[in-house]
Amino acid sequence: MRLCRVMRCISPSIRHVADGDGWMQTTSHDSGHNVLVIHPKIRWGKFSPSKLKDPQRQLDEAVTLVKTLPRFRVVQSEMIAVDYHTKKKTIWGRGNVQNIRKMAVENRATAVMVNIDSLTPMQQQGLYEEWNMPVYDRYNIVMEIFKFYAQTEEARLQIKLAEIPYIRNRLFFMLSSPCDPTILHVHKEDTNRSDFMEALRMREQKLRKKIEEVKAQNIERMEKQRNVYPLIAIVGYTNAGKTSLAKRLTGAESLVPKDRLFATLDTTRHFARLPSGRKICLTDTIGFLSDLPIHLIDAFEATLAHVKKADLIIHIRDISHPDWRAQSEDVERTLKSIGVENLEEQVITIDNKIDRPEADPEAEGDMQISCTTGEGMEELIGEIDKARNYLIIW
Ligand SMILES: Nc1nc2c(ncn2[C@@H]2O[C@H](COP(=O)(O)OP(=O)(O)OP(=O)(O)O)[C@@H](O)[C@H]2O)c(=O)[nH]1
Ligand SMILES: [Mg+2]
Repeated sequence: MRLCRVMRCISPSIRHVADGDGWMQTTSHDSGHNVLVIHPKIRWGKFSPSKLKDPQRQLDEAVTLVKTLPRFRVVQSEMIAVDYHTKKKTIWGRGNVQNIRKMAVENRATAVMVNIDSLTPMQQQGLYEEWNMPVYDRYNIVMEIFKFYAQTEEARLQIKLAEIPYIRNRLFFMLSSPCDPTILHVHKEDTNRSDFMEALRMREQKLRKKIEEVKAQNIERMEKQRNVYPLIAIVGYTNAGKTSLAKRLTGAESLVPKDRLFATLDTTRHFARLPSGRKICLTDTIGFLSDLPIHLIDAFEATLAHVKKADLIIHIRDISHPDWRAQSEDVERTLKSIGVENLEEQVITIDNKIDRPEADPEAEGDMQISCTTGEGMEELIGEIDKARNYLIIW
């Protein structure tokens, strides 16, 4: 129970309540938040982002992420430059930190989101002390979205596992340094580091065991199916059109494309018959997003097994998005990080949303399609029919 109280304090935005078998997280946004979104734009130095990433669009993406949460409103968004890196305790110097506080007060913000992958515990506390309101990073916001929208037990287990390193980091910091009781809501003497660490370790072990079982079941099911049908996984940056493509190819009524980041959190499989008469099994998957801590992706191992084990991976890109090149680079990096080694042989790259006026005519994917108008769909189906990656011989 004590761990529960501490966890609640570590991230002021997240409320944790104990459930029967350990923990259940609920989000604390019953009344929502008015959020000030700040993107720290690194001016120069080796930590400055890839040239493909436009800072204004990174800020826009952060705003969209925050708005994905029900009852979270963005009251203001700003880019504030920082030199070299974002590792300082308060990220910016004194002047900028005070300016942000002023901006938050003027806009009646109740929380600030700093658009970096993950703030260190020291930064989160330092900024909380400066601004006196909850401070979110990309990881926090994405976790809140996942918690709010996840439907299946598999997704929930993976989300709980993804939280552990984050909590562990904060526990370590909290119990080994002087801490502000207004953040922690707990007296230091109430806490005992080794108890908490042990409780976390047990929790992690239990979750890993359950996820391992789910993963083994997924793989067993896939291996069985693979003897009968080729397995095809659709991957891509969030909102690229994965669900729309799966729906187009299979006609599955249950698939509902949505104009929302992370609309799909749970992997689903659907069947289709190709012109040659053969059946394929198509998997719609969770979208990728740039700048997320690696442990978050690692925690989704069971879900991503569908991708790793697929005979063919369709990487769908929204080429009407101004940042499609950077998004494409991020997806390829994530695929490599989950163990897809031979991108050239295993992946076909499809440019989607060509019906939109913003579609980039210079995109050079293997094929161009529109899931909305159906353009290019016949050619794509022909290509899938012809692909020679499949383990079963046709
Ligand atoms: N104009 C246009 N819109 C499209 C096209 N394909 C998908 N969309 C729209 O793009 C939005 C996202 O589509 P989804 O299929 O849900 O995208 P997704 O990749 O599954 O997204 P997540 O599950 O959130 O990662 C929806 O509003 C779709 O209607 C297309 O070819 N043209
Ligand atoms: Mg989807």
